[in-house]
Amino acid sequence: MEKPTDPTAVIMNRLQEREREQILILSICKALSEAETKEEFHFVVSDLLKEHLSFEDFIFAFSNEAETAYEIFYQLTAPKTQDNKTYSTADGFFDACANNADTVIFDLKALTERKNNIPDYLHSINTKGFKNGIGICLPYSKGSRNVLFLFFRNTTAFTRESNRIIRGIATQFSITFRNLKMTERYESNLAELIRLKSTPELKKVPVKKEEPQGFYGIVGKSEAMQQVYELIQQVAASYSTVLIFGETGTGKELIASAIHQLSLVSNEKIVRVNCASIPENLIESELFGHEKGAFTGATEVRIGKFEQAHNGTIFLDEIGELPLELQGKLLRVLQEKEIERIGGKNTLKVNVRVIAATNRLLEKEVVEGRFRSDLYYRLNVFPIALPALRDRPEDIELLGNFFLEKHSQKNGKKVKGFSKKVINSMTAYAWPGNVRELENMVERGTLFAKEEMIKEMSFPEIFKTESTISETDFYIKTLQEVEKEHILKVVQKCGGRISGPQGAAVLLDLPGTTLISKMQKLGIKKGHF
Ligand SMILES: Nc1ncnc2c1ncn2[C@@H]1O[C@H](COP(=O)(O)OP(=O)(O)OP(=O)(O)O)[C@@H](O)[C@H]1O
Repeated sequence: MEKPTDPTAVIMNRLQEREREQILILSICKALSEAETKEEFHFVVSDLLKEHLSFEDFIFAFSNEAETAYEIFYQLTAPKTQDNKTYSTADGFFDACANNADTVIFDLKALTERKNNIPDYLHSINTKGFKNGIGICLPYSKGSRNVLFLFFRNTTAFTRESNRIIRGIATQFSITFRNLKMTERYESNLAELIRLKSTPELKKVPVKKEEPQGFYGIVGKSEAMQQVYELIQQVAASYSTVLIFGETGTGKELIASAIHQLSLVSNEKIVRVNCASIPENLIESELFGHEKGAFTGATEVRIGKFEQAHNGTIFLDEIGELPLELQGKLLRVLQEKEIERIGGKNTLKVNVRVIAATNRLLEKEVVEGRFRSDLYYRLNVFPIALPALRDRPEDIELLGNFFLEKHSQKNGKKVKGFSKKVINSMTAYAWPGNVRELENMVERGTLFAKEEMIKEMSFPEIFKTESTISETDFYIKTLQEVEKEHILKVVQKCGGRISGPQGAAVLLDLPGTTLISKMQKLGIKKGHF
């Protein structure tokens, strides 16, 4: 096209050219700002930039400010190369450009002939026949020195207009480079996190040696307890549902807590629900929550225990007491990992590890129709049976001393041990209330102790094993004591239940409320049975 000679037309022509340039610069900046991956960056360079700047190769190099080496972040003719190779910043090439505010133009052929220590990538570019190049130092970006190199087949390809365009987009280059580096770092951290979480050896939790305070607060060195610790360690790091069986007071809650502490969600919550202590009509709302106005009295939204335990652990204690109707709902939650608040229209996803515990024989409950077999199988994925205290007599003295120290400290006493006679009686006693009963007895003994040793401890006669009831142990009991022992025995027989069809009150032919007040009068507490 013929160039205008009229001065006004020349100026108008230049202004239009500049306007076109500005539009191009803006569109390149926009494309660069939208590049979220190296592939997208590659498309901006190979399509948009190459078309307007006519280069044959394009290199983006960077070095951290304090470092004496630089790396190539991107090269048009080798976009996939990411070998983290470094080059000296003092190679007479990078530094020449990085320390110059102007665009540096160089003759590649002459450069490769003159210097033999120039970086290898320049040699390979030279062999492709690209004659000359330019280097531009980009604006500083958070401690990173960035240099852009463009290589051309002939010397006339890089024009003043090209230079203006490159200068116009230079800042955006540095910003895009920083964003891409941050994304790379984020993705590599994420990949490392996923790898750590899914590597079986790393999932394995180191075996914790027994310390004075026991295994995560559980005291006991017997073979039976060692097996329990082993099971805890095996299952803790998985997401498996655990079902803990054991008589009352054997420490089921402690086991659940140890599993949670050793799990991958130990920094999340463990939410405990005692299925026996919540009135039947409130259990559903307790577990799954309710919406405002869902039923009379529902004046506020209630977040259920499952929602509270999201991403953590839920401990369903005394699961055997869960009413049949709710067993079906619980099963659905376990299968679908979704809950619905009462009165709610939406289902909510919950990611919860379930640990359940019971002192009932669930198989028997299933046979007798009180527990759904499908729920039983769903819960019984990894059963842990806790031994009764009488079945691990070697732990009794250890536990006794542990509680003695605990309660002596708590009550400001200086009791240091038990007499041999008390140890013998403790070891021989049947402990129907297991560790809880032992703890209560020791606490009482500590409170009443007048010397440094506990020399006397009276055990309910009814639970003494035959061999230990010697002639000398016999003494006349008061009627109150007999009544207390009898009630304890019946309550124990009923698995701790007072009211209801299987409760002790029915067997004793008493109204539940009368039995409860009698027990209070006689000083019978939950810990005794
Ligand atoms: N091995 C143990 N080491 C230390 N303390 C224990 C041990 N076992 C139980 N205890 C203590 O005994 C008490 C009863 O334990 P826990 O509540 O865990 O028993 P449980 O089996 O869940 O009883 P329940 O079936 O009646 O709910 C708690 O105070 C607990 O800390």
